[in-house]
Amino acid sequence: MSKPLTFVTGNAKKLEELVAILGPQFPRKLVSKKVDLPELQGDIDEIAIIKCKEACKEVDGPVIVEDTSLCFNALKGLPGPYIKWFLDKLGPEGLHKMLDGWEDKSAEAVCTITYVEDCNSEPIIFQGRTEGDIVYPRGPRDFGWDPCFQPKGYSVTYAEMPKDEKNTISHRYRALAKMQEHFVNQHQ
Ligand SMILES: O=c1nc[nH]c2c1ncn2[C@H]1C[C@H](O)[C@@H](COP(=O)(O)OP(=O)(O)OP(=O)(O)O)O1
Ligand SMILES: [Mg+2]
Repeated sequence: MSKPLTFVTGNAKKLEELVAILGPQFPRKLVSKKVDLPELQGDIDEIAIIKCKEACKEVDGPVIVEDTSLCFNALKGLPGPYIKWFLDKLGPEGLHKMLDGWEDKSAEAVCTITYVEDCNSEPIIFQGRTEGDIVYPRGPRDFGWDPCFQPKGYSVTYAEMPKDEKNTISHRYRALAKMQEHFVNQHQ
């Protein structure tokens, strides 16, 4: 029997989506631990790997962590991994306003899941991306920048979609699909 996999996150909404997306068929026992891990500066993968190593030290066992970026194409990928601080200070309205001077409103939501079985191994990355546009906020305010992200091909924002619809097209869904494939193959 392998040890349970601990999802280390300070964000209850992420945990809720992960549980809904993976469903009961996931081959590993999952537990969660609420820790707000330090996040250093760097590119998306560097930040994710360091976060995962920190989580592994915290739990002393197999862990997954998740880091979410929102990359504005007009701004060459910024705020990217720093979106949390931009969102905290500016809110969804402010994120939309950041692109006032730009015609290109397109953006990419990127979910980076990093997994390590023990602290001496190299973490494995599973990444999912969803393209969209940054729009004036619409819909409920219960999860981050959902109100100002309208996925490509849709006329509603993430926030306006039913949860189970977001969970079939989202950056998080796409990353988790790759992770699921990895674990299912391992258990065959
Ligand atoms: O699907 C999403 N829809 C809307 N907003 C989202 C989503 N996923 C993350 N977010 C927000 C949370 C945080 O403001 C920032 C990512 O920062 P990020 O460091 O990955 O998340 P966090 O600090 O809340 O949790 P954690 O303890 O797992 O690092 O974007
Ligand atoms: Mg964080």
